[in-house]
Amino acid sequence: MRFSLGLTGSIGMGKSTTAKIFAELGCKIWDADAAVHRLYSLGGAAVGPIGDAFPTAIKNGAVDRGILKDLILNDKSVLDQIESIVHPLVQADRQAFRSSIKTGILVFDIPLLFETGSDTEMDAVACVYVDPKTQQGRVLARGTMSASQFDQILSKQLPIDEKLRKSDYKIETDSLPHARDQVSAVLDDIRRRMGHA
Ligand SMILES: CC(C)(COP(=O)(O)OP(=O)(O)OC[C@H]1O[C@@H](n2cnc3c(N)ncnc32)[C@H](O)[C@@H]1O)[C@@H](O)C(=O)NCCC(=O)NCCS
Ligand SMILES: Nc1ncnc2c1ncn2[C@@H]1O[C@H](COP(=O)(O)OP(=O)(O)OP(=O)(O)O)[C@@H](O)[C@H]1O
Repeated sequence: MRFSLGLTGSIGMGKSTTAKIFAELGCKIWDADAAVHRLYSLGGAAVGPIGDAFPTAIKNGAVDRGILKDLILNDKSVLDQIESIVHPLVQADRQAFRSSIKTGILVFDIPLLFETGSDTEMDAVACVYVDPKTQQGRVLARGTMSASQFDQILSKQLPIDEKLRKSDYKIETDSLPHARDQVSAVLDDIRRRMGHA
C-alpha cells in the first residue's frame, strides 16, 4: 500500500530539514525545489523555454538563479511567466516519481502545495511552521536573497495560518529534537491509518 503525504510551509520554515527527518525514518522523498534545480541545470527541460522568454537568464547552458531573481524583482509579471513554464514540467517530474513507487510512505515536499491545488493529490498534508521573525532570520542568513526578494516571494504564498488550517498535521520547527518527535508521531498516525485501510 502507498500513502502520499504532502509536506508544505512558508519559505524557510523548515520543509527540507523536516523532509530529511522523514527520509531518515524510511520515507521516500520528492522535493519540488530540487526538481526545479534539475530543470534549470545544463540539459534541463526548462532551459530552452526560459531562454526563449528571458535570454539574459541563461549562462553556460543553465538558468542563472541570481539573474532570474533580479528580473523578478524588477518586474512582478516575470515570476508568473516563469511559473507557467516551470510548473507543468515540475508536475510531470512528480508524476514520474509517483508512478515509479508502488508501496510505502511517499513525502512530497512542495512549497506551493495549496497554491497550485496539488493538495488534492495527497492522502494527507503536514505543514511546518516557525514564528515569522525566526523565518526571516533563517532565510536572510542563507545570503541568497535580499529582504525585498524575501518579501516578494512571501507575498506570493498563502499566509502560514491558512496553510496550517488546511493541513492534517502541524510540525513546529523551533528545534531539531522537537521536529523529530513530531515527525515520529505523524508517522505513527499514518501507519495506524494504513493498518486500518
Ligand atoms: C525564485 C527563484 C529564482 C529563487 O531561487 P532560489 O535558489 O533563491 O530559491 P529556491 O528555488 O531554493 O526557493 C526557495 C523558496 O522560495 C519559495 N518560492 C520559490 N518559487 C516560488 C514561487 N513561484 N512562488 C512562491 N514562493 C516561491 C519557496 O518557498 C521555495 O522553497 C526560484 O525559486 C524559481 O525559479 N522559482 C520559480 C519556480 C517555482 O515556482 N518553484 C517553486 C516550487 S515548484
Ligand atoms: N527543526 C529545526 N530546528 C532548527 N533549525 C531548523 C529546523 N528546521 C529548519 N531549520 C533551519 O531553518 C533554515 C531553513 O530550513 P529549510 O532549508 O529546511 O527550510 P525550507 O522550508 O526547505 O526553505 P525554502 O522554502 O527556502 O526551500 C535552515 O537553516 C535550517 O537549518
